[in-house]
Amino acid sequence: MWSKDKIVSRAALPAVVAQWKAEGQRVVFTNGCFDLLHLGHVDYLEKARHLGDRLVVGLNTDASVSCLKPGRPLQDEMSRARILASLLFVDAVVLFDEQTPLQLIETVLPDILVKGDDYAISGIVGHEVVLQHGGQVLTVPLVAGYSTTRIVERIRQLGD
Ligand SMILES: Nc1ncnc2c1ncn2[C@@H]1O[C@H](COP(=O)(O)OP(=O)(O)OP(=O)(O)O)[C@@H](O)[C@H]1O
Ligand SMILES: O=P(O)(O)O[C@@H]1O[C@H]([C@H](O)CO)[C@@H](O)[C@H](O)[C@@H]1O
Repeated sequence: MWSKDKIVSRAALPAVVAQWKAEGQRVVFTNGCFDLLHLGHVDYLEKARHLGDRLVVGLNTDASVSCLKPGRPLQDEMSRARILASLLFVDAVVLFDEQTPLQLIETVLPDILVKGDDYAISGIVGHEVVLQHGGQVLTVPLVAGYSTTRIVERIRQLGD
């Protein structure tokens, strides 16, 4: 499969997820901005994938990111999507334009919803609906010292 084929539209995603579930595969969902992919992201996504059988990544569009993180993203949504899709342990990437992935999570109803442990379970968008449908909500420990913000700060220092 070509990486670009892993980038799935909102309309096509339900059938893809339904097929995986029909095959008895546990679907893991996570989401994020993933601007300037770094070691923390890779470690986290790989661990998230191994909590189940298929990993779906909800990716904030450029418009969504710019609302959440002024001045961002540094990389456009298609770049961010393609880079995520190129990872062996990512099975699908789907863009969402809202400020939160709640509607997307209600569509996917993953078996497992995951975020980094910079989030408390109660602060993870979608945790209620996933738990109500018998799914799990889990966090993955952060890799200390890695963040996109930190990368940006270090680049800024180069200019000083
Ligand atoms: N160092 C890290 N180790 C593990 N997971 C991480 C790390 N940094 C971010 N994540 C996780 O990656 C997902 C996407 O986070 P995000 O795109 O905000 O990355 P970020 O580096 O924190 O960006 P920013 O610095 O702009 O907030 C989130 O679920 C977050 O918990
Ligand atoms: O990359 P981030 O900032 O970790 O991703 C955000 O996550 C939010 C999270 O799901 C809240 O529980 C989400 O609401 C937001 O849209 C970003 O994806």
